[in-house]
Amino acid sequence: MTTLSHGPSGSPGSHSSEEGDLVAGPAAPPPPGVRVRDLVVVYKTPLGELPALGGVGLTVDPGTITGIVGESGSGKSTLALSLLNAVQPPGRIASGSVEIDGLGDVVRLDGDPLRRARGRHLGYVFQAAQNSLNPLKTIGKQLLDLGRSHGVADLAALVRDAKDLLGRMGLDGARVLDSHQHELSGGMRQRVGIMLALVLNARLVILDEPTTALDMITQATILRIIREIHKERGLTTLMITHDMGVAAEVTDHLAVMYGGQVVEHGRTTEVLGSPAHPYTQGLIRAIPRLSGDITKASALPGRPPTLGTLPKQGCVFQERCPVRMDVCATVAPPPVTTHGRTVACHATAAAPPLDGRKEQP
Ligand SMILES: Nc1ncnc2c1ncn2[C@@H]1O[C@H](COP(=O)(O)OP(=O)(O)OP(=O)(O)O)[C@@H](O)[C@H]1O
Repeated sequence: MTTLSHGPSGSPGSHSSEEGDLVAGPAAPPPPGVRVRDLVVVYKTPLGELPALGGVGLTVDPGTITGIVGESGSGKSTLALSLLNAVQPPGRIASGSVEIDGLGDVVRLDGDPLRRARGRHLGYVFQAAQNSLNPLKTIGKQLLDLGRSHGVADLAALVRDAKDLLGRMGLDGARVLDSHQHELSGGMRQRVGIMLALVLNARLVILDEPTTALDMITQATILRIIREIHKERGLTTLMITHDMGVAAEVTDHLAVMYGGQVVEHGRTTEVLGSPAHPYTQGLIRAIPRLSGDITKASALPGRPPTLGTLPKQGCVFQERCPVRMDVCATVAPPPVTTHGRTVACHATAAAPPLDGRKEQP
């Protein structure tokens, strides 16, 4: 799990009650699009610097809610942190760019502009958000710290907006702001995390496993809230999850990661309905509740690669791929986009419908 300490260091800028309106008004800026290009992130290991992201490309359209799925270690959290230029040592962004509308290339931001960007433009709900709050301070005190650290002029309006948001999520805002984290359940703390990510009016919101470790009922509630707030506030939302069921329920676009690459990306209904990449097909076959017939569910054979076991050349998925060809051992398949679906696979590019796969839309 990759985490970044949460809290009052996230974002900046002034704050007004107009900005805090739950429904994006006519004056609200449009949701931002995101373009990740050739992004390489490395971590220092005893074997030297090894790539956790090996040249990722991903275009997120404004206003979409995009899921990033893949097994543990595929690079989802590293990609999310890169969008905030928040990869921590022993990691670093080695090359590439992350263009976010209204911000430019965040890889080139640092210091105060970067601090201001976080929170004002970019909201982040951390993996295991319940552990990212300060146990010694009430939620209200942490909210005020957040506001002060970002120069919010009208702290009363900030508190009002926080209460509105918490109320919107079914909580008693005044009570929650008076509470310490140990007085709140996991689901309540998760909602506090979402409130803190939204209260400075970020328009790009990144949620890292927002429902992990929650019971099914609480999970369903949080997913509904995420969908509603995304729509009402006119956001661009990225949601990282290893759970394809969660992705199916919430997202409209899906990016599938494997071994530090995005191997498939498209509309969720299309990616899940007719997966083109053999890895996506394997992920879906492994999920009984999506495939419908429980007897047809079969685990993906083999294990995902670690930084040290990634193939040195060729396709990252070659070792587990049921349709591997000779070229896959030596040449990394370039991503090819057809009708809004991007797939990086030699076999798919060579002969999609004839080998038993479903045709791309
Ligand atoms: N601080 C670190 N030092 C060394 N390697 C790291 C570090 N953080 C992540 N990695 C490695 O980078 C790769 C990508 O990790 P990342 O956490 O981004 O994956 P993930 O898909 O988010 O996994 P998970 O779902 O388990 O959080 C993995 O091989 C991981 O072991």
